[in-house]
Amino acid sequence: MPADDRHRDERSSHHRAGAVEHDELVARLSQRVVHKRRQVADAHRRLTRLSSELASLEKRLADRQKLLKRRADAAFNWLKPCPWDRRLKQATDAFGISSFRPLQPHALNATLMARDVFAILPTGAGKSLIYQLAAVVDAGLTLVVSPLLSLSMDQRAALRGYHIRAECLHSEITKQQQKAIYSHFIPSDAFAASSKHPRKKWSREQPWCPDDVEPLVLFVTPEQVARSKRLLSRLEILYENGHLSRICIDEAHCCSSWGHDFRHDYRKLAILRRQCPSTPILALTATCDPNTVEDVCNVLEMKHPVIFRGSIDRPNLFYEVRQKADTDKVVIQDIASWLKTEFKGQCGIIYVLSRKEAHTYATQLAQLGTDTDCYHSDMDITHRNAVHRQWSDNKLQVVVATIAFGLGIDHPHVRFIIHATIATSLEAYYQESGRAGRDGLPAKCIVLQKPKDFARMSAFVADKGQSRIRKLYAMYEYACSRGLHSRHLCRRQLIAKAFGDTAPNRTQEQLATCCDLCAARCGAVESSVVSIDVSYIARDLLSMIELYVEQYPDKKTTILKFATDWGKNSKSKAQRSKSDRSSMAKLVDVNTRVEILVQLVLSGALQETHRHSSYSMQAYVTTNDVQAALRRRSIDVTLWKKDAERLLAAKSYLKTERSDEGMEKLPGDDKELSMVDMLMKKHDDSEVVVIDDSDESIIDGSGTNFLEHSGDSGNRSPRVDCQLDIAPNKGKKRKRNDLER
Ligand SMILES: Nc1ncnc2c1ncn2[C@@H]1O[C@H](COP(=O)(O)OP(=O)(O)OP(=O)(O)O)[C@@H](O)[C@H]1O
Repeated sequence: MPADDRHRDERSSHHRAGAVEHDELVARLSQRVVHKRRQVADAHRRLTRLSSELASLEKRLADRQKLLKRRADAAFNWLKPCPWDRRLKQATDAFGISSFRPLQPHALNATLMARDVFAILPTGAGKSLIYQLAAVVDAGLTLVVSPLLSLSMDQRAALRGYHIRAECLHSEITKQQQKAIYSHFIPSDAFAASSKHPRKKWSREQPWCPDDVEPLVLFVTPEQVARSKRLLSRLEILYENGHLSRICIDEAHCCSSWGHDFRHDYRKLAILRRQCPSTPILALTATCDPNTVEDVCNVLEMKHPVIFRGSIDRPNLFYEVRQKADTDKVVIQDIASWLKTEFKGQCGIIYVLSRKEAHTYATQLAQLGTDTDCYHSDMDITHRNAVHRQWSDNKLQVVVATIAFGLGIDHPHVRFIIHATIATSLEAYYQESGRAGRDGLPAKCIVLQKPKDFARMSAFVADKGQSRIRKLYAMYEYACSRGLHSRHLCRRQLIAKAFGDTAPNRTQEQLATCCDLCAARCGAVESSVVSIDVSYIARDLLSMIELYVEQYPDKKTTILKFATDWGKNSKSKAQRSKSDRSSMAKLVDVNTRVEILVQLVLSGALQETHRHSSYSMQAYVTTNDVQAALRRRSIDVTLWKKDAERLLAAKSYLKTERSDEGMEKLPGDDKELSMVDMLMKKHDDSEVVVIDDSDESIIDGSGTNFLEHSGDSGNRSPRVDCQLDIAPNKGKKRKRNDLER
């Protein structure tokens, strides 16, 4: 072999050996990489698991610590002697307060101890007095964030009456006025620079501010806090120098989107806590359920707040629901006649849903000879203030208003509040009706209810989320007295339940002044509603809707359309004569049908869906748990007594008209349907359960919470096949044969 070839061979075998070695090395390295990757992935998985375990442990620890702190707060004696007692006594004397109302001194001492405090006290309980007295005891500046200018102005006037300097900083004052407020209340240097008083905690022997610093109260709107850098920087200077005594957040429920009065700028108030971390926060509201309380505390970044929850019960208020006429004209006539008789010479508020309604109602009521004016947010501020002032001075009997006339209305002698349309939630209703009877004397809170308002209200709140729909349903259950068969159904209890509270038990005599349902139960008045079994109509309506949804899954129909079209063009396949249903339809008015459908929505047999049409939100109805409803032995709904009587008369009429031979037995016919029996229908209340889940860490005076639920009887009864009575679009009429099964 030539030398060249040998060299080449040697080189190539050397090369091959090198390549094999290289390959082995690469393979080994790849293996190690795979191994390491696996190890990293494992470690990563472990780390993720451990992190989530750590997070859950941390949350449990925080929850536990929170609970322990709240328990300690609950056990703490808030009324023990405190260093500021003498000063407080001087202040109460100056204010002319002879005794405190429930939980006022507790909240007052807690905030003076520099604790964050959340006081949830009923409407008219005197929440403002807590910060007013605290402002006098602590001196320096008390900042009050209040949602309404009119409310702030009233409070300012009250404080000035006690010779306390108070101001409202808002966008409608002149530059000069603003300058004066800044230089006196929140100066950039002045007394701030001269102060050598660091903040002291609750064990302090002296007030935070030196004695020569006068108490000042500054009212601001949440919008101002969110937008004014100048305000924040000045507050920071005051804080640094120990002159910012307290931050009060009035109507604190506005912080939470779960509350009924959410305001975006309230969510930005945490900036105050971040800029002034050790200034105590005092949050005040009348309406907050336990979830909303937690949300508000988080939004405001309150540190281990002491929560004082008073019983929300207002014993002097009588809650009542009256039937609302079908047209506005008759509703207005009804109200006018009440104003001239039942409420003659008494001061009150009529709440309506829209600005247009406020105007119409007020004008027509005035034409009918009543002393009425309107109040809504479209009116200019001067006109609004004039109406408010006239009413407060008893120069005007009634204000017809939208909810713009609500927060902060503090007229002591309001004798009645009429809601011409149901409120959007029980919380909102409590707040609005709470304007009545603030002098402690009896007052009436009346809701006018008609079933057609339900869909309107549902479309109205749908934009604000599902939780608002649930709250509206609770309000409607209140208004339609659903669950009337329960011995415990009481409007006061339903309101208390919305706040996770219970209303105190009442003696037999007190029942007459509790609510219309309790008054009827104890025989003081005649009941205006009855709970009756409407299965023979409800099953028919449900089957019709079920069939409709099956045949037109993409079409949307409203409750009103189903109610109106029920019985039209009826042709029976299930041996039900056509005339049978149409006769029934003639005898059962549309309002009653709507009421039955609405209560089927509330019971879960049907459900609402909401869609935007070209102009507004629309509420449609579709099936949900129809089969469960069809299986029930009876389908009970609460109806106005007159409607129930008409319904039963219709049924008796049909029974006598029908020959028994060859006729299908209507479901529910096996029961005796004598009118008296139906109207006096007695139900046991075994489904009412009492669950004691009271949170002992919240300081309150009320007892246990209770939940009420009703169960399905589970009794099977056959589904009623029926003919589809309606077509989705009247314009494009489908062939009836297409619709028949
Ligand atoms: N301890 C008290 N003794 C006598 N009057 C009081 C006492 N506390 C408060 N008041 C008066 O009760 C009225 C209602 O008080 P306030 O406006 O503070 O109620 P509120 O709890 O803020 O109600 P709302 O939540 O409805 O605004 C006021 O006129 C106030 O002066």
